[in-house]
Amino acid sequence: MRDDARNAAYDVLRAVDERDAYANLLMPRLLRERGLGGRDAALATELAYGTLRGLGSYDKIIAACVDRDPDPEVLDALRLGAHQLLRMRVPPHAAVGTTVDLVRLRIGQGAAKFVNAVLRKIAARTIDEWLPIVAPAKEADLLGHLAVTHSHPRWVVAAFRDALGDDARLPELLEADNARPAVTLVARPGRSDVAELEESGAEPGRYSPYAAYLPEGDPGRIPAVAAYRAAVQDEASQLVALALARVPLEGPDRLWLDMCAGPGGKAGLLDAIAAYGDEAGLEREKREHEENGRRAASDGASDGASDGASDGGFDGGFDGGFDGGPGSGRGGGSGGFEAVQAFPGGAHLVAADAQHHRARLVWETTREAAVITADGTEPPWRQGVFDRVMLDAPCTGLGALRRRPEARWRRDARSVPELTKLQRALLDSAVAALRPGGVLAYVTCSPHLAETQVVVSDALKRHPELEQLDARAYLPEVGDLGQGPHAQFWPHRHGTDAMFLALLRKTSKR
Ligand SMILES: C[S@@+](CC[C@H](N)C(=O)[O-])C[C@H]1O[C@@H](n2cnc3c(N)ncnc32)[C@H](O)[C@@H]1O
Repeated sequence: MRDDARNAAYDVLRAVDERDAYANLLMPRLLRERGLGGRDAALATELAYGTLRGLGSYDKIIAACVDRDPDPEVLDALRLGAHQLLRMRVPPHAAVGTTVDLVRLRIGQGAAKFVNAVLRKIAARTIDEWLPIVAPAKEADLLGHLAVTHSHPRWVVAAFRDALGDDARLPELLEADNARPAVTLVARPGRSDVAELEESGAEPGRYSPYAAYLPEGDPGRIPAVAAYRAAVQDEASQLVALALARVPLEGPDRLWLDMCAGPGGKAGLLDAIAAYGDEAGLEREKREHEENGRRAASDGASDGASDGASDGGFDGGFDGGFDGGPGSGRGGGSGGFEAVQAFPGGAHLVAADAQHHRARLVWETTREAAVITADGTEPPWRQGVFDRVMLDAPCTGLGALRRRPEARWRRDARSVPELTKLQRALLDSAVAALRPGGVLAYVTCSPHLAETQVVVSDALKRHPELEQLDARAYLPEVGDLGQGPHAQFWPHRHGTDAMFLALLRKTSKR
């Protein structure tokens, strides 16, 4: 019997294994080529993505059921079967039967017999019964325990633990990392707005005045997205750009630089804010903040809207759903809006990327920006002329693992020293590009301390002319951003990628 969904899932697993394919690029292509839609497409996607996310747990369980290492093509089939048995509601006889049929067809009769025997052993226990058997005990080895039970590489769990500084919340973070993120859109100011995205079926975002969540459907079909007036962009990515624009500056404010702009998410928003300003967005935020405050006061509530800088305000999870219109769940901010100033518009953005094809993507998505291919460490621009600089540095991407199912297994701890060296060089160059009095955002989509706080504190030592601002003060609508002065977003707290932001001002001190 043809089983198109399982075949497509198996092909994706093999391609990821054999040629480092990206599952989220390959799967839509296979579905299109093979004419799979509706339930078949959903099943194939869940089978492939779920298996890839969970294989840190599944491989341990498979290892406990075999007496020799399976060949790679057999291992992928076992992983696929294990995912159906342990995490999907596929009845055991169907999970085993369909996987064995697939192996008979794709590999051979001998392998099918082997897979049948192993899957029957796996089926004898639930995931909750297996994990205590195959994972180290929590008390003896917390990192090893969490790595197996939540299917993350151990070094990633260690990096999250260091950055989070709260072992009790670590399982929650890892779980949030295992959930598929909602599709978030940005309505670029002056070009679109959330109301237009709502007409296309989106719901207003939680924090950013420009954000909307798309519950279903292809974002590419939304007219504003197709015309680059809106785009797909995580809410934390929007907020770090917004925070940079909100810092009050003395003197001129006409020239902005995005040093590592490709593929252009932040540049697209900065380009629009530079041209049109963010007054409308800030006004809306203030109004909602005040309304929330009034509502909370009349409800007699002391948490949530007025001072709820705690997890409680957000029900602890992204999957909890967004339960209302604009303003719901917002307003957990740490301060008021005193520090925040709307940018009035009238500035120009220069957007650079070292890779030509990525600079081209920036050019496509921006409208007014001057886009160049340039190495930020050997810049072609004049020094000391930019009023605001965004440095969204190349990094391990540990904060965005939930976006790509296989990403966590591809990252390598050994890349960290090389990346931090580049981050330091780019940061030095960003400081040189800034005029005295100008402000710089250092951003990573990684919470790894070596890439975040350490890079920033070392830069402060090398550059006595820098002063660090409290980034949280420029995001008053977001609560729970950490101890400061930087802001750290988290998937389990904010429903966003684990984005890091430090704001640095260049003073005239030497
Ligand atoms: C984290 S991504 C930037 C994401 C982008 N800001 C956005 O929001 O879409 C880092 C970018 O830095 C670029 N890059 C790496 N080394 C660079 C260098 N020396 N100079 C300029 N860009 C560099 C990479 O090509 C990559 O596009």
